[in-house]
Amino acid sequence: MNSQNPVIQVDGLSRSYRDVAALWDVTFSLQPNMICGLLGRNGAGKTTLMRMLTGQDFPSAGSVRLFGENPVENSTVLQQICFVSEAQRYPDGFQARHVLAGAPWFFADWDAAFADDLVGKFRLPLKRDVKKLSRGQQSALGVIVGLASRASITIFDEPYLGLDAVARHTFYDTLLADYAERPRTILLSTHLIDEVSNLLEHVLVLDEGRLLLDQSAESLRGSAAAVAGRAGDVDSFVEGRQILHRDTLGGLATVTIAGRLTAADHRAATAANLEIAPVSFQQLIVDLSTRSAPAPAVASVVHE
Ligand SMILES: Nc1ncnc2c1ncn2[C@@H]1O[C@H](COP(=O)(O)OP(=O)(O)OP(=O)(O)O)[C@@H](O)[C@H]1O
Repeated sequence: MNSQNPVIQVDGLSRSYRDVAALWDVTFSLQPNMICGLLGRNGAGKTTLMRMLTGQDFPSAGSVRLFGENPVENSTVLQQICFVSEAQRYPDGFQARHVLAGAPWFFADWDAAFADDLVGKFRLPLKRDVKKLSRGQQSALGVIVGLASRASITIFDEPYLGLDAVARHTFYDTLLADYAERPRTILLSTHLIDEVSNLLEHVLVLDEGRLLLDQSAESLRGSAAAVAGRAGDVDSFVEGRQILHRDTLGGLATVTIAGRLTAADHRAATAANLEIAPVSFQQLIVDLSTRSAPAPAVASVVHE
């Protein structure tokens, strides 16, 4: 991570809807030019956070700053942001080509040639009403707008809905290649964690409105290991370590432990006939999410 001013600064952010604490006391900052994953189970608060980052919703408490400013009704900030969301609606009769033709009005760095190239890659029919596009074609349209906007902060809220495997990988590959040439800040919410894990430089995990993890992807990789073997041997090996997850089958056990293993640990595991395997991003997030504390009572959320 570099030491520039953060492009996104969130402090003590809470958002409640009646009796639901959708976000609770969330604080983090993102430096410019990174691809960050926003992960978490259904209802964790990802969309709520993205809506507040893009000035579409208001905090119950705390603050959001983009480029040091409040994004709400702030055209200077908003023209540097692209938010790709499934909830995006277009007027009746609007065709995909109209969306792309209007995009330069919203995005100062819009690249029409890049958009045309992407239309070919995703086989997007341009002269069809957006409302008549298939689920995957609508997602492709969002992805094209997000990529070709080249916005300084580009936010994708589950951009893959309905996209087939080929189209998803086209998205990932294109994002990575374009980002390498034109670094910017990309925030990507997804449930397909392992699919995007190689893309991510930073990871934010929300669970029941709380920020569970704010960590570089590099430090997260290898921050846990799965130890498998005879249950008694496994239990001896993991004694005193932080256990994230435990599975047993007959006399065998697989235990996920937090922390990096040393060369001596590996030697000890081999001597005890234990197998050590890395833990996938997805498994790690699942283990962390299932261990987390319940959400706070909403009554304690402060209203402005
Ligand atoms: N307008 C609203 N009124 C009431 N509750 C809401 C509203 N918007 C969101 N919520 C609630 O806030 C919580 C967070 O919702 P949010 O859409 O942010 O989750 P999410 O992490 O994006 O979930 P998913 O992965 O399922 O899309 C959920 O419990 C949701 O039901």
